[in-house]
Amino acid sequence: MNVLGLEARQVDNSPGQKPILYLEGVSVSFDGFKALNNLSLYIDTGELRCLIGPNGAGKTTLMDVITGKTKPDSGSVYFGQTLDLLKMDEPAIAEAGICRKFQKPSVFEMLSVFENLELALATHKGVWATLFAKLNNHQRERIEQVLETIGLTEHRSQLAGILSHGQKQWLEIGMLLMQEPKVMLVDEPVAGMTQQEVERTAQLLLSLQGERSIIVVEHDMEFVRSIAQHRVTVLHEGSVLTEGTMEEVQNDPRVKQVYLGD
Ligand SMILES: Nc1ncnc2c1ncn2[C@@H]1O[C@H](COP(=O)(O)OP(=O)(O)OP(=O)(O)O)[C@@H](O)[C@H]1O
Repeated sequence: MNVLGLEARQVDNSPGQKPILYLEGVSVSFDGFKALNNLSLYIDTGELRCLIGPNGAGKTTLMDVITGKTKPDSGSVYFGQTLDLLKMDEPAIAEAGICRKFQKPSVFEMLSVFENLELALATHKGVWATLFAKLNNHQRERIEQVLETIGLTEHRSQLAGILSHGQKQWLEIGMLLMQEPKVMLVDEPVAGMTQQEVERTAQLLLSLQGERSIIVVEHDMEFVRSIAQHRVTVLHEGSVLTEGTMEEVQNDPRVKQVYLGD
């Protein structure tokens, strides 16, 4: 158990685990410049994968391809065994269960923590209709569960605007969880957090693996070390430079040369 009262889930890393995301030979060019260059990446079901690499390596572009914001010039991108993401637009990909958390927290500051989670339940009703609609038992329980997962049960009635930066980030992760995503893409979650918030965020993400597949893009190597129990992928110049455990990656001379230094 950790300070959030969560148990970090063990992931089945056994061979034969089916990938939930397949990217093969993906290239993206901007005015002739290859932001992604014949990139292949496979993410297993339930895996927590860290994606690291120097500025400009293509991490954001890769996330944009997975969520449908950017369509590649070539390559294939599959979700599960059958869903061809290149044939789907952004809303359809989100609907299928791939969600993204951007670096800056984006919560409704004038609403309470509970109301923010309530709104995240919203499908097509709109803000006010959702807030005035009566929650059913299942929805209420789901909000309670998520409040507990993100460690904000005691802050449920507080306005989101007065939460700390870390708490806002956890609330936003909670809002994504309300939609029960299968894959979560999380961009630099600990930028600007205190040390204690960084540790809590690590525990939160570790508690979600197994149930969800998560890709975390992060430059904070101490944080990456604390959550990388499986494979870390290093991107460089639009391709996968190497993949391995954190230890393997850190000791790889090519990684030292282009990213981590000596
Ligand atoms: N819309 C665009 N038009 C032109 N060039 C772009 C565009 N988006 C990205 N690039 C270029 O593609 C390369 C990869 O960018 P990307 O943002 O994916 O890198 P990154 O690994 O996320 O970097 P950082 O760690 O700084 O966020 C960079 O050289 C960037 O300048």
